[in-house]
Amino acid sequence: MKKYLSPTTGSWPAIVARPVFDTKQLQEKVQAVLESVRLRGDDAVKEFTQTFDGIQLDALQVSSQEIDTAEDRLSEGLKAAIKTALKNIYVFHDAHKVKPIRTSTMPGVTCWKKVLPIEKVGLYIPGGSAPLFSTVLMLGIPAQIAGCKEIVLCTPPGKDGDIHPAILYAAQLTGITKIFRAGGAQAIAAMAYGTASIPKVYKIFGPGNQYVTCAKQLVQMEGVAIDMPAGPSEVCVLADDTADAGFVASDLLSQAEHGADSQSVLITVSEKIMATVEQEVESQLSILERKDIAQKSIANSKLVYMDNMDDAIDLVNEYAPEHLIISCAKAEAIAERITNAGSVFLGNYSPESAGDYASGTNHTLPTNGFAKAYSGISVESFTKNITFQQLTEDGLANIAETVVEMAAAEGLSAHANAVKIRINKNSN
Ligand SMILES: NC(=O)c1ccc[n+]([C@@H]2O[C@H](COP(=O)([O-])OP(=O)(O)OC[C@H]3O[C@@H](n4cnc5c(N)ncnc54)[C@H](O)[C@@H]3O)[C@@H](O)[C@H]2O)c1
Ligand SMILES: N[C@H](CO)Cc1c[nH]c[nH+]1
Ligand SMILES: [Zn+2]
Repeated sequence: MKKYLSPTTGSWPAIVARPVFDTKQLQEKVQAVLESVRLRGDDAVKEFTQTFDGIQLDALQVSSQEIDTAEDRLSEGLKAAIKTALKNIYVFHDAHKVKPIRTSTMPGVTCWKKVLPIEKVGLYIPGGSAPLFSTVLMLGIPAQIAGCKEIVLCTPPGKDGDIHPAILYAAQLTGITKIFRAGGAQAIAAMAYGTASIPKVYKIFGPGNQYVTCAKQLVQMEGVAIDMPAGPSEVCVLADDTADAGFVASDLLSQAEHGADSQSVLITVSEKIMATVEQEVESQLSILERKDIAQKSIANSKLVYMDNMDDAIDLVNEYAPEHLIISCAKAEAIAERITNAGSVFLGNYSPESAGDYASGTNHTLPTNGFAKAYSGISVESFTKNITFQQLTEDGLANIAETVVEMAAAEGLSAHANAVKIRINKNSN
């Protein structure tokens, strides 16, 4: 892990940088995939699946029989865990639904907003290096609460061409029936343009590797909406002397195991914690099942010592992590000062893994500094609003002078006339 000791603000850009591919090369590669799928549909999806996933597919769609029998291939323990997670995620997301409000802005002027589900949505479930069935819950539950009519799910097939049964089971629990064996940029292209098998959707959701994230950003320019750039996972731990070095190291490694391009950062005001976390990372890493992946990620991860908490918090906000764990005595007070983060975990007993799976919050979150401007997934992500208004005759009279004055100042007399014609008619 790269170490920084009391870095001045001049070196912060290097600290907040993520280990990303060259943007131009990535975009060229992804654009070529998008273009092929746009022109050749299913054939191109199958060809890229052969190239990138090493599997030759006959049918892209998963049959209803495969979905229905998936649960037979899961242990009772796993099914119970998925159901507990589902309940918690449902409760949290349902509680945060936006409620419609009717407002009278002036006498006789009433405005309101109607929240409507986005009719056709596409969910991307990562599966290149691990079958992230937890992501099915994170996307399927808010889509279901929002009331989306058509939900399409794409996920890469395993080496045997199968989709992990837990992905199918979680999809079944959330009412998803249109499931396709397609991953990477080719899956995003298929949902953006539509193919003979995979329906075109209005908005694409879900995390993924850099190819997936780039594809989402590129198709967005062609008219399909996306949730956010949710790329390689990252965690930042802010720690003081009260942190437990073993706990902190386990949190850093929990995200490092996602992929070589994940990043884990420790920002601490304690020299002791910095040294002991480094040792703990080494010893815990050596026994991980995904040691090879985590090791690569840890190589591009960072340990930062800051000599005061104010600067440490400023650096966290500049880094804008996907996940922030505050392992400090005054976690709540510090949390109040966090302005840029996807999701925040307070205290020594709030590991990020709890949020990844089951506490209730969503784990699909903005990465690569995008937490400065984007939020994680919520029910709202799956809805759109239409605003409405109704003015009474008196209401129009009350607002007329304001509108006419402003329209005239913009040089738009037809706008002013649309008000004046009504007022004048009534005064004649
Ligand atoms: N930000 C979030 O909310 C969040 C949540 C969960 C997971 N993640 C991240 O999602 C990612 C999942 O990545 P993954 O790779 O395991 O699965 P993935 O499903 O995102 O990507 C796998 C696909 O990438 C394509 N691909 C692989 N190598 C390629 C190449 N050289 N050229 C073109 N396409 C290629 C293949 O088609 C493959 O099917 C991880 O980085 C993880 O950290 C992020
Ligand atoms: N940490 C990931 C989000 O960056 C979510 C996840 C799924 N499974 C395990 N973790
Ligand atoms: Zn995770």
